[in-house]
Amino acid sequence: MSALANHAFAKMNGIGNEIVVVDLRDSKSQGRAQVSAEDARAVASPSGGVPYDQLMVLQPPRLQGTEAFIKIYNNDGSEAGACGNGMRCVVRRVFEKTGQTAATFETRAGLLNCWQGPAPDLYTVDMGAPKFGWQDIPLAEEFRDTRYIELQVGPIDKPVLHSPSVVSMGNPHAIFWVEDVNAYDLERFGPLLENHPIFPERANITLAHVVDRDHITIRTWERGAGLTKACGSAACATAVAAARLKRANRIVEVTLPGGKLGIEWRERDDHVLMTGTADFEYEGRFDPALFAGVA
Ligand SMILES: N[C@H](CCC[C@H](N)C(=O)O)C(=O)O
Repeated sequence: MSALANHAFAKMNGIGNEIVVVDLRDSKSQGRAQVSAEDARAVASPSGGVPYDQLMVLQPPRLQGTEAFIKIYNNDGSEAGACGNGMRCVVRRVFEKTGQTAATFETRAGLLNCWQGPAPDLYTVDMGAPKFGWQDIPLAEEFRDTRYIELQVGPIDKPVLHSPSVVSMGNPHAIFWVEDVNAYDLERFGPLLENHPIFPERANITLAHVVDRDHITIRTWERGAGLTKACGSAACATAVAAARLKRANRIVEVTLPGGKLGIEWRERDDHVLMTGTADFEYEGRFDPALFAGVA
């Protein structure tokens, strides 16, 4: 039986990024409570499930001083190293239960310090330092300068999209610089680029428009989840890539289809701080029938 059968969940969203939070820390099957890719897909099922972009599963902490080890699933069952919007939802949920205003969580991509603020309805996640090496992203072949890489969609002499910046924020991102993020059929190009052989672990694909040195607008096709209203790690990756190209300041406001995020690429330690809201929608229990076909 799945660890999720009959288990409580919270449906939340981070500026429109659909998030389900499940806390398995108090589960009787602690330690053994593993969520499989099949479980994650079953939860996402439109028939009776709780459709989501990312499922955030809190497991017992592995390290002293951390609240939980968090596993992040995309709705196709694949695991992600980072999810900025999902982290803000987790942080709000935990803080509301415990009264904490700051905490450290562990994910596959490392330790994330999180706190409430700078206003009561805002949560900030220290997403860590970005990585730019081609092996870190990862890319399938060597690129010395990842500020732009040779990759294009469309005819050789008249590409529709070309020369993305690539960044790892704990997960792989490619950012295409455009004048109008709505002028492209991202539903068509997204899957092609996500699965391009240059990205051996696939990639999140973002269209970005630098409005001015303090403002950027983006739209993202997410690896493993498709078009979403917001992708926090993409906002971070884009802010960093724009600053690297000297096209924007290290503190910017990023506008996504679902809302706005404040991003700071902190000079002192290279860490990226992401600030935004997190909304609670409802809570419930997973219908065990969802997992009936799951071993
Ligand atoms: N929505 C998430 C990103 C999920 C990442 C995922 N699509 C992947 O890298 O596989 C965010 O707010 O950062």
